Amino acid sequence: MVVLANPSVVDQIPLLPSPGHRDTFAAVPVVDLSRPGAARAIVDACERFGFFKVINHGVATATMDRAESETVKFFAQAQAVKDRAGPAYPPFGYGSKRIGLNGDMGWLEFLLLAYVAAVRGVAVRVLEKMAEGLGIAPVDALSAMVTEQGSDQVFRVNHYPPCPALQGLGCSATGFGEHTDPQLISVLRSNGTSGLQIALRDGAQWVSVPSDRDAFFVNVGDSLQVLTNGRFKSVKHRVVTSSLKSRVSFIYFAGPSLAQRIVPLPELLGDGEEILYKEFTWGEYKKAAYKTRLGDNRLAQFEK
Ligand SMILES: C=C1C[C@]23C[C@@]1(O)CC[C@H]2[C@@]12CC[C@H](O)[C@@](C)(C(=O)O1)[C@H]2[C@@H]3C(=O)O
Ligand SMILES: O=C(O)CCC(=O)C(=O)O
Ligand SMILES: [Fe+2]
Repeated sequence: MVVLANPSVVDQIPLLPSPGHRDTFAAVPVVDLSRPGAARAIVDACERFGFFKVINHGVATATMDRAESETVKFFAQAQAVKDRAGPAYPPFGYGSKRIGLNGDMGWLEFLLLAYVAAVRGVAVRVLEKMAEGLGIAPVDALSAMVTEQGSDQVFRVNHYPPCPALQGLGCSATGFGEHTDPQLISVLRSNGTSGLQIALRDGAQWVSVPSDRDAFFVNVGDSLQVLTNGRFKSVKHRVVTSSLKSRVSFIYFAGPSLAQRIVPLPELLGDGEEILYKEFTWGEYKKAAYKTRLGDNRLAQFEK
């Protein structure tokens, strides 16, 4: 049993086993966006893991470093000052420990913002390559869902402070509990602190993603799982905090417009292939998703 020196600090936050070296996911698929094989590599990674890392993405390190240092300055301010930028719901602003509106708690503070151009550019290029790899025309068949007016994009900045109360106890505070992202894809960049884990083998194994501050990590979201009729799987992931180092992450969630129909793309359906999901719009899915707890299977109610 874990006995905490200062239990009140983390008393509402679920605990997770501290990651060990053996949990490291050394085989994270790496996609070099500047190489001709990128389209095929993206499709392969989405089919196998719903997750990959992008290098040579064209975003200057200085741009991301600047965003990081501004963020660190923001989170270093007094709590009363930060609270003035809240609440996070609805729909954008500062939040602390409470994730969503349905009782989920994590050892983090965060900002939900509306839009950030450089990271969106990475999402657009990834979606273009994905369409190419899937053999869908035109090349912007997927990326247009993100660039069109009214597309529903969220930019999230998460700060996971260290949690020294748990040092040496073999367990860590949950930063962000296990979940899938509801959108098409999510594009993540973090500072040099690890903590992100993804589920392999349908959740039977959790592996830690080594941090890489020069790369972006891409998650397949629920909506892309539906557009591909289950060929790409939305990846279950979570964040485990460290007792010593703070983690800062930036995530761009590429969502379409509320009216966008989320149905399997006809070009991807084989002869006689059964459609696995009931038809819905992104607006309907988002509304339903925001009534769920983080770890719920949000797509279940839309399965045929
Ligand atoms: C518990 C929740 C937080 C979340 C809305 C939800 O009800 C279920 C989905 C969660 C999620 C996960 C991905 C993104 O971080 C997020 C902004 C999103 O679009 O869906 C969060 C939501 C949130 O933090 O508000
Ligand atoms: O902060 C992270 O590294 C991941 C957070 C996440 O999965 C989310 O905000 O949806
Ligand atoms: Fe997520």
